[in-house]
Amino acid sequence: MFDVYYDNILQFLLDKAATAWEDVGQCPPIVISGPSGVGKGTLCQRLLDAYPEIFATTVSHTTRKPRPGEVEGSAYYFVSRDKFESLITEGIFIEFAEFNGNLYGTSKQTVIDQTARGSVVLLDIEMEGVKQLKEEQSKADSQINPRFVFIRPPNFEALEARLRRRGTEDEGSIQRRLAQATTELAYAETGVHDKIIINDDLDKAFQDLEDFILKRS
Ligand SMILES: Nc1ncnc2c1ncn2[C@@H]1O[C@H](COP(=O)(O)OP(=O)(O)OP(=O)(O)O)[C@@H](O)[C@H]1O
Repeated sequence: MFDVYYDNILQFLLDKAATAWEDVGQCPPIVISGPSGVGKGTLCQRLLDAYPEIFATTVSHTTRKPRPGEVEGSAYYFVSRDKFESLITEGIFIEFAEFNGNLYGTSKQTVIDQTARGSVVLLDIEMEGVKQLKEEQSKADSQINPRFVFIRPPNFEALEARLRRRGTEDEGSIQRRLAQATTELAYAETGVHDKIIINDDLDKAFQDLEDFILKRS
């Protein structure tokens, strides 16, 4: 359907404003990764709030039971554990993980669908997910061609302080996340990301992210 794949989102938006988006093409998904507590969720939410017509997140699959008001295909795709496990075997997920006894995963198809709808997809994912996406991207017939942004803390102490201040983790969870952070930071050193942004001052980090995505600089 689309012949054009945009590298420059500002140009994409200008063309989109000038014509029907169906004629314009697609923009690459933006993968935001980095250690737990570095501020990925905060930065993604800022992008979504600042540009609600441009960015979108994906709909995950889960084995968790729906809560009242949660709509199938909007909050999540709700599936049984058996179904989820067979979907893993089929290789449909970019990434999946288990939390509190429930499985959660992001399918390739949800990224493709949101992108085809004209959204710039934001994916907030862990290192393992980045590795899987890199592998997917390298396939000759891949339909997903993301840009990879790594968010780095100014130092380890700041990361630990943020995890503690957030108040969502017990001590064991904080220690596991910090240990994993060392591996995440070493992976970023290998140069696999398109952009590394230091999240020290949040406003500055957000501006760096905007500039990279919109290619203003
Ligand atoms: N530049 C910053 N300076 C100080 N605090 C920050 C900064 N950026 C984010 N925070 C705070 O740090 C905490 C962790 O941020 P956030 O939850 O966005 O991290 P995350 O990378 O999405 O973590 P996880 O992977 O665990 O979901 C939050 O309480 C957030 O408000």
